[in-house]
Amino acid sequence: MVLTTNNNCAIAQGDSKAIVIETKQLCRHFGQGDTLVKALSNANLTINRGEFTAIIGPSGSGKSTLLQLIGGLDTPSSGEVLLDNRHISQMTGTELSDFRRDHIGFIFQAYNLIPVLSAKENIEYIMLLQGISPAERNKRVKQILHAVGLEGLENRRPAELSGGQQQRVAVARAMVSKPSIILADEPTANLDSKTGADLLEMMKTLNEEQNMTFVFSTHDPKIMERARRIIRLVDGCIVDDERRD
Ligand SMILES: Nc1ncnc2c1ncn2[C@@H]1O[C@H](COP(=O)(O)OP(=O)(O)OP(=O)(O)O)[C@@H](O)[C@H]1O
Repeated sequence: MVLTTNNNCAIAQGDSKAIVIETKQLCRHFGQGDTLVKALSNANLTINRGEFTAIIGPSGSGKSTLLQLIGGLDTPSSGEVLLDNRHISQMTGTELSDFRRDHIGFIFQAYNLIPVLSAKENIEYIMLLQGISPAERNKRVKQILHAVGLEGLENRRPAELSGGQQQRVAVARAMVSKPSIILADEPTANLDSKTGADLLEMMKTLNEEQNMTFVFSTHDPKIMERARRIIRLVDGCIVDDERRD
């Protein structure tokens, strides 16, 4: 790990092999003049395939902003984001939404499931958009339901599931299309500590077995304990980057 400074912010560099996320001088400002908020300043970051990384920092330090920019859900004020070596800021709207669908799985603290669809249908939805055959969809849904411990509950709608079960559906939905990257914004924030710990272990197992890259924004000490890399933000700047290999 190399940590140097540039324009008062840190440069966090991973191993140069298999970089899946790269940000260059990434900035996001809101408002102007007296109301200017520098939510993220000159963030230079590389994340390699298979990392299990937590982004931490006080409330308002820019964690969600960074995740949203990496995921192409928000547009930088300046700087670049490369995912799998593609510049997402140069993509058109349709290109970006197709790219997001095929490369990124999102998990949010509010689950964001589609209420009228069953657990199985929520999990299948992205694969339907990707044109994956019914036989392949069924096979993958069966495997992922087993992996997240939801067998037997696949026909229930979100309102008929507990918070922890809904978050498991959200994790299954994020993972089933085999994206390169899973971005999880405070995924355990609405769960009791046992459910949150179980879900975390499940994600860690999936990360180890399938080498999927996870990036969390979190205040949860349990995620911080399990993370192999911790990136700390303060006032929109990366101030620390610790690896635990
Ligand atoms: N749409 C917006 N308009 C104006 N300011 C914003 C907007 N979104 C975020 N901010 C500001 O940018 C800064 C960073 O916000 P962000 O949500 O990224 O922080 P965070 O570290 O994720 O906080 P928390 O831990 O509370 O979720 C904060 O000062 C916030 O008020």
